[in-house]
Amino acid sequence: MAGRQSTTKKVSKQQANASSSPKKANVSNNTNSSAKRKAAPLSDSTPKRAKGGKAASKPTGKAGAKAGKASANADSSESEDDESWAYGAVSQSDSEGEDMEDDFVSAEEGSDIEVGQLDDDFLGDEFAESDEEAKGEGADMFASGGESEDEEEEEEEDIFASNSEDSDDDDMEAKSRKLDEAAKAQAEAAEAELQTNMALEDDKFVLPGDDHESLQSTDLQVVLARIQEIVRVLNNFRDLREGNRSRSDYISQLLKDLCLYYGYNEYLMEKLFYIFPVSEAIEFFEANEVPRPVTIRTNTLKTRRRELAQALINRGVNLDPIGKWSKVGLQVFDSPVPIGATPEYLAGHYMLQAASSFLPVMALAPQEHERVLDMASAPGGKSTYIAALLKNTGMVFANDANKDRTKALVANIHRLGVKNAVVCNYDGREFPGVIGGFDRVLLDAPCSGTGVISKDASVKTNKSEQDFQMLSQLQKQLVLSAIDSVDAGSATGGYIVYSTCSVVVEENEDVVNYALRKRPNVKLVSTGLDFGKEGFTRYREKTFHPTLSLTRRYYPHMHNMDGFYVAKFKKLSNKIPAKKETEADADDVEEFTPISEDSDKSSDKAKAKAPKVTFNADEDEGLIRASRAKLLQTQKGIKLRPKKSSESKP
Ligand SMILES: C[S@@+](CC[C@H](N)C(=O)[O-])C[C@H]1O[C@@H](n2cnc3c(N)ncnc32)[C@H](O)[C@@H]1O
Repeated sequence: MAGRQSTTKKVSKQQANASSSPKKANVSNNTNSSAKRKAAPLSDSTPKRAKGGKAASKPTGKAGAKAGKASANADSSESEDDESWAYGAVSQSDSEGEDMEDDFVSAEEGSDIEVGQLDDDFLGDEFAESDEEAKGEGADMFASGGESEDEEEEEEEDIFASNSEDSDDDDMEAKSRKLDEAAKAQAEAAEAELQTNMALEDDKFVLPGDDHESLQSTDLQVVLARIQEIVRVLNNFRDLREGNRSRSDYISQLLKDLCLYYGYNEYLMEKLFYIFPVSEAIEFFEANEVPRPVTIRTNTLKTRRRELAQALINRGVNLDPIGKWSKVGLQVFDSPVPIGATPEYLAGHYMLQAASSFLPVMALAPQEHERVLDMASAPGGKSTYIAALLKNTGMVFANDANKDRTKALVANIHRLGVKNAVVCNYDGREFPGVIGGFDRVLLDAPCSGTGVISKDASVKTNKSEQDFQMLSQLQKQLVLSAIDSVDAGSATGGYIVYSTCSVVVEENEDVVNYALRKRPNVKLVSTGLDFGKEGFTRYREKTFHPTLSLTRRYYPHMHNMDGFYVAKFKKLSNKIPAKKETEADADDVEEFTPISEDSDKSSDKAKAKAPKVTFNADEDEGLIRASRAKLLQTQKGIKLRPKKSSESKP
């Protein structure tokens, strides 16, 4: 079905996808460089064809500026999707309040703009889950809009029934091809020009010596040209190497040049470089130079995606579904109004949320009536998503160690109409001492933020070896607490999801592997996410448990979303099997809230340190009843008769 969309919308998307001269020339020596400039989907599993430039764009160059405009609109007020622990969150409501009047004026003006129609992408597919257990959960999860899938799809089909003209699309496709060709020609011409700067001898690149003046050169064109040549040599080392130069000679020069060109410190550059093959590493660094698409999550506690999309389109917002993998996400290409201050936003119909940040919650797959702990939750992007999937039943414990950040968390909880949340302010490592026995726990851990460099370039230079060591230690302590806070006997759950917005192995596979060793009462299971790269089972000198392949990595250059990592554990028993005396591990960290290796043999001291505080349904029922009675009496003057003991549950 062809979309009969407004020209305004299409042209804008075409622009968003078109590539023009990027801020820095494309360094990748990959022959795919022109393909790279084409629209990239928001995941690798849904290679959405560029339909009149409508596919989720990877905004580069001019497109980047456009997306940048949209993200500037979002960023000006956004606090909810601040992924890194280090970034202070500003309460949205504070900054937005001042802008509100203007925003309403522009929203009014927006009604003059030609109104687009929702297209068939909004129909979406069922989210494909890969393991049996996840299938059931996933199905429930996507029924969360409060209406059956069939009914919703039928209604959406009605909306799209009038879309029947193809010609616009064809026209746009031709224009799109022309733009791509022009961009390719431009890039080739630029590359040819650069070749003239190269020190080539019979097609052999001569690596500069230590005293070579270009080593000191800060001329980015020279540095860029050298990067390209070194990558070319490394990709065909046998034929192109110079004399007896070793691979490490080239790599060491390349790392220096990459630091200079992209502005990273040497320590981080090396850490990131070795995660990828050479050409891919450069694609990763390039992708960090362009903003990610602005994305929002429909709050299904208040509306449905179809209705939200129509309301925003009516204001002139240019958007599309995020991809087939999400039924609640929308990608915003362009907006005449600040997307963080529309009436729909203020009414809590959506959350500004990065696409990657949907993933851990989808993996967690909370079920109605469950008790869920979000251990590091501020400013609440994931907690409020969990609450929506629970349909405001059960309970979400939204905890964060940073009291200031809990203000934004509380604001978001109120705005989105979440009624089943308890906000708390503990060091996550104190759990389960605070309370345990949860059905599921999400640990979206504090991390270095190496996956969100496009949002915060300061990460390039402000992370030292010591920071990574401290973070890894904290993450290891937190993940053990998260595991210990789950009840393996939960009838519906018993799951823990660990996630970070970092791509560094020490904060991801290392932490998960550590948890598997320290807690043999858990195993890794499929995340249920149908795209993403497998986690490492080997990395440089390290070998991890083979099941680490069940974990998932997300990259900006590959999935057009922030760098992210997701692992899902299933807790098999509440008892931790005793560890052999001889096992002393090099990466052991002191457990913050030590609990006994075998809870039956626990010492009194350990018990005192980690008191078992879990849920007691009967006790809770009594308290809830008493609190309701009190509320009725104070608000409506109704006095309930006390429950007779025979009526209470045995
Ligand atoms: C990646 S952010 C969480 C983002 C959040 N999950 C969301 O979706 O909006 C990590 C959070 O961890 C919190 N944090 C840092 N150390 C912590 C600790 N020891 N215990 C609990 N929270 C901690 C930080 O304050 C920060 O808010």
